[in-house]
This record gives sequence, C-alpha cells and structure tokens, in this order.
Amino acid sequence: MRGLVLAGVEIALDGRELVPRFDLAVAPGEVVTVMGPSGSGKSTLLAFIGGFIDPVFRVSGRVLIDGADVTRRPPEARRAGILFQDDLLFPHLSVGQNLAFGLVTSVRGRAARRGAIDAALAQADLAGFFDRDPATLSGGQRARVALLRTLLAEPRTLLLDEPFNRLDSHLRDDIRRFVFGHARERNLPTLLVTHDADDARAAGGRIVRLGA
Ligand SMILES: Nc1ncnc2c1ncn2[C@@H]1O[C@H](COP(=O)(O)OP(=O)(O)OP(=O)(O)O)[C@@H](O)[C@H]1O
Repeated sequence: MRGLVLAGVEIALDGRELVPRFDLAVAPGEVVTVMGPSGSGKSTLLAFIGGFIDPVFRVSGRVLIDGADVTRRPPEARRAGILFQDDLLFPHLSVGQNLAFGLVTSVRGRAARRGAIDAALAQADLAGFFDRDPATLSGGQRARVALLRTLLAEPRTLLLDEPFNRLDSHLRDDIRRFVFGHARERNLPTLLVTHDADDARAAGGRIVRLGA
C-alpha cells in the first residue's frame, strides 16, 4: 500500500506504557493531526517513525513507507522529511547552501544543483535569495526555506512537529497553506503534531489523540 502505515505501534518508558498499541494508515496526500497533552509521546512517535527515537524507550510495531518496512532502517534510508518548530537553518551558510544540504545527491553537477535550488526558491516566492544570510530573513521566509530544504530531499512522508509555533500569528495562515499545499501537491502522507486547534482545522483531516 502507498502511504505511511504504523502497524501495532506501542511505546513504553520506564516500564510504563506511554503510547498504547495502535494502528494508523495515512494515505498519500493526506494530513493526519496528532494531538494530546504535553508529555503524551507525540514527538517520540515522530522520532520513532523517523528512526531516531532515543533507546530509553521500549518500542514495538512496524513502520511502512510506500509498502516497504523501514522499521530497522537508519534515518537516512527512510526518506522521512521532518520539520520542527525551530527551523534549524545553519547560520553560517547562505540560504542556497542550506538548501544544497537538503537536495538529493541524484542531482549532479554544479549547474544542475544550482538550477534545482533556484527553481525551488522561485516556487516559494524567494527568487534571488540564494546568497542571502538566513539571519536577514523574516520568520515566514525562514519557514519557507526550511520546508524547501526538507522537500529537496524528496521525502516519501512528511513529519511536522509543531512547525508553526514560533511564527507570528499573521504569518501562520500563509505558512500553513504553503506547507499543506506542498504536502498535498506532492502526495506526501503527512503527520502534524500540534497543540493548536487552528493548525488542526487548517490541516483539515483526521485527528488522532494520544494520552487522552
Ligand atoms: N530522551 C529521553 N529520555 C527520557 N525521557 C524522555 C526522553 N525524551 C522524552 N522523554 C519523556 O517522554 C515523554 C514523552 O515526551 P514527548 O516529547 O514525546 O511528549 P510530547 O507529547 O511531544 O510533549 P510536548 O507536547 O510537550 O512536546 C515525556 O514524559 C518526556 O519527559
């Protein structure tokens, strides 16, 4: 099956059940919102899917991406694109160099790589931003660069961990549209972790609750 499938996933910490056993299938282009109180395991669940969960957690169950069981694969082999509330742009690199970090290695040669990055920037209304210092960008521009960097890696699923939290409220609607628009356009099965009911409404899909 295409999309993201979690089969019999269960997470425990210190001998105590954190996330009770559950199954979830997220179709290509579908955005499912994960909500729940602080400490209910939302970020931990994304870390499990991405392959970087801390070994203090006891985990069982399987993660399938487009039908492939990736549960035992290292993070870089899973092709899961992740976006956090901190955009984590490298401050010592230009916008273009930050994007080059994300760009898949299958685009080879200086000119082709530059072309792919410029095309992505243009798509995000950031034409001409290649040489800009990230520190000179607005919050909305940084958020768009961060998403572009994630998408240039050609992920097969998108994991969003409160990515709109630090944005000024007047920017949030635009950036939500930008992120969910790209997720749907690229047919990416997407999980959004948030506390914000407006985020969930904007995502417009199913809501899964943890720890409720
Ligand atoms: N590396 C770790 N070692 C030990 N405990 C951890 C570790 N990371 C998280 N925890 C604990 O695991 C539980 C789940 O944390 P997690 O960050 O997944 O919750 P969350 O639902 O994302 O919370 P929030 O909404 O506050 O971000 C919490 O009790 C947290 O303190």
